[in-house]
Amino acid sequence: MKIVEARVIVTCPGRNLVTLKIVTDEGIYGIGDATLNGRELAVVAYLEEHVLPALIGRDAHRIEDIWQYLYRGAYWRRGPVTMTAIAAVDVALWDIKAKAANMPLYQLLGGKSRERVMVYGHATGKDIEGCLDEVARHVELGYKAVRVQCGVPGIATTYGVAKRSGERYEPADSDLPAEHVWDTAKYLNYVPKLFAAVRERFGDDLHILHDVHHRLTPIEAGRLGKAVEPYNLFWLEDCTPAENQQSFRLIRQHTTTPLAVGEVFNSIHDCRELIQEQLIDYIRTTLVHAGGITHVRRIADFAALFQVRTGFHGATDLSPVCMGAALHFDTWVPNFGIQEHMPHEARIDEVFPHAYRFEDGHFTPGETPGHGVDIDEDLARQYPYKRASLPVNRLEDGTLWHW
Ligand SMILES: O=C(O)[C@@H](O)[C@@H](O)[C@H](O)[C@H](O)CO
Ligand SMILES: [Mg+2]
Repeated sequence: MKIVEARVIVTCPGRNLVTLKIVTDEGIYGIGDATLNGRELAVVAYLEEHVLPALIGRDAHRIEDIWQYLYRGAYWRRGPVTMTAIAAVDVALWDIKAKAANMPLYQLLGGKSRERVMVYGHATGKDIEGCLDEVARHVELGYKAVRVQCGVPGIATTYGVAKRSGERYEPADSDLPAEHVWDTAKYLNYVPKLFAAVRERFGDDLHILHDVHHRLTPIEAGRLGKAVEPYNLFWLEDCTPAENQQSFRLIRQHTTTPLAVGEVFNSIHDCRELIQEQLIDYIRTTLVHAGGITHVRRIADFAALFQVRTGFHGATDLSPVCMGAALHFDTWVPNFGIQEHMPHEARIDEVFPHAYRFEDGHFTPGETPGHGVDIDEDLARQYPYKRASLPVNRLEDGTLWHW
């Protein structure tokens, strides 16, 4: 089955999303998500100039060989742009293979390990009260697990908190990066009260998650982990930047709060020590930023040896194509933990018709052959690309900080 065409579709139905479509001589096509938030056109150029011309004429069934060709062959290994481009090709080829086999993708991976996939939703509020109302709304919708984020008194804007209640936050919300101001002391004094309030109102059964978004030092992360132990968090996410994997040793020495890391990783080498030394509990790689199914499967299998489970990234800046592929992966992967879910707005769901369904706090990927997500190209064309940037973070004295 030869690849006869490969093209990139950029659309902005509320936010920028990049899709790769690979077409074969048998008429079967597959799609992959190539969206790298805030750096979208870098991946488009990488694909169009360096990858797609080399795919034409290749056998679409040779997924592994094509992966190695793009990874080893490039000489310049790893990095988010390269690994997102490789992932887009990989996911599109798995989609093709599963369609050719007339099977939903999870069957090709090894079949179902579970009946349904637990997801966590996002509750955010300007303050603790506002956040509790949003948690209540999620509980009513059926969510069994909720990520809770709230604004902090004295800090004007906090990333990950929606501007108005009931809305989602948008990671890339301005043409050029917005500047936020951060104060660790205020955050550390306030945020444990949020979890105390959630437990008091919703009891012990609800799974509570929290994302620190890399803003603490390792010892501060240890302090936070210890302070929130009474509230039994499902996980504390990205409590410090993870380039220095060893730094998590320090955090581990201070707390039993489970730790999750990995949405900015793009290779198994980014998390090798974290996993091997059992410094984390959940690996959060993004399926479409870490080389696609072919590579993320290696990460998950490696993690299983050390009882580290998956908890994949699923923010709205990843398209429904990523969500669909991730849900098939989650249905198969033996060491599944949880899947992030931020609902896309209606326009995005219209551009990307999909088979996955939400019910009672869980998703099922559907039984459509392939990953079950398609793109309406005519509709996609109606929404041209619009530059959008992620914010930056500064301390009150102006020092540029992690965000
Ligand atoms: O856990 C998450 O979903 C967040 O950290 C994301 O909002 C992340 O910041 C964005 O996906 C970045 O593009
Ligand atoms: Mg995160």
